[in-house]
Amino acid sequence: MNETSGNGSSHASLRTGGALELQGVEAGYGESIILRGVSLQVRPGQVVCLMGRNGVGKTTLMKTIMGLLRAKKGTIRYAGTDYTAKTPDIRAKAGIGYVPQGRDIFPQLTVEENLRLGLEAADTKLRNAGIPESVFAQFPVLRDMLRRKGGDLSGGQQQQLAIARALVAEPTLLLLDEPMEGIQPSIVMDIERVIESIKASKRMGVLLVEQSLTFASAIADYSYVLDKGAIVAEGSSASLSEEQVRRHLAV
Ligand SMILES: Nc1ncnc2c1ncn2[C@@H]1O[C@H](COP(=O)(O)OP(=O)(O)OP(=O)(O)O)[C@@H](O)[C@H]1O
Repeated sequence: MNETSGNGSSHASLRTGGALELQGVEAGYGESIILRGVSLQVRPGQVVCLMGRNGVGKTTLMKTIMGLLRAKKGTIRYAGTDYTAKTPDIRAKAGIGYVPQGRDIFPQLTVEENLRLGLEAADTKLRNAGIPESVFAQFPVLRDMLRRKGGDLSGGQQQQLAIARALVAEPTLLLLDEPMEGIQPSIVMDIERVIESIKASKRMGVLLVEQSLTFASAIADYSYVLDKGAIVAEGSSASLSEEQVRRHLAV
């Protein structure tokens, strides 16, 4: 048995998850306000897309949900609990996984060490069981590269590692910030497949920042369009018209 795969079985997480609910969230940097009263919901098992042009505040919103930025106003609730004033590690332990934009992996650490860091957010049972086999089933390339330094991987492989690192803790809600950005087409398809399998498993909700309207409308149960820090359009894929979205996405 592979020493990193623990008991080789898929862990049954004790966490059940729940809905993410933002109500009137205001946040920014220093004195500048970027998010202006954002309200949104991600229900368990849903894939929700967040769209909007560059600089409208998508990453700021992800950081605020994760607690890396403080909400100046409004509330952030997850599974019925108010996390507005809680630290990122408490939010991670509650089941919120975050894959930042730009594949924020540790280049000097090996793939295995990067994955083990992801386990820090996991409960004791998961941590003791080691890196779950399911992660290698989703990203076979990582198994072959366990001893390589993260920085030696291609951009697409680093993105897979970043997603895998979030998945090892078996989050119940996954925040994915533009996972397809700057990735070669073959890897884009791999990552799309992973998001599709997450959706099919119905085991976690996903909030996905995605610029491709085609992919967003194919995968998302619901989408929000952000413009200048405010939600300007929202709806199910069927109800949100392409024209409505393009108006806000056009540069
Ligand atoms: N650390 C920071 N300090 C100050 N201002 C920032 C900081 N990070 C982002 N901003 C500003 O906040 C605004 C929103 O940026 P944000 O990164 O959230 O946008 P975005 O929609 O994610 O864009 P992109 O698609 O380009 O990543 C921008 O005007 C940006 O310049």
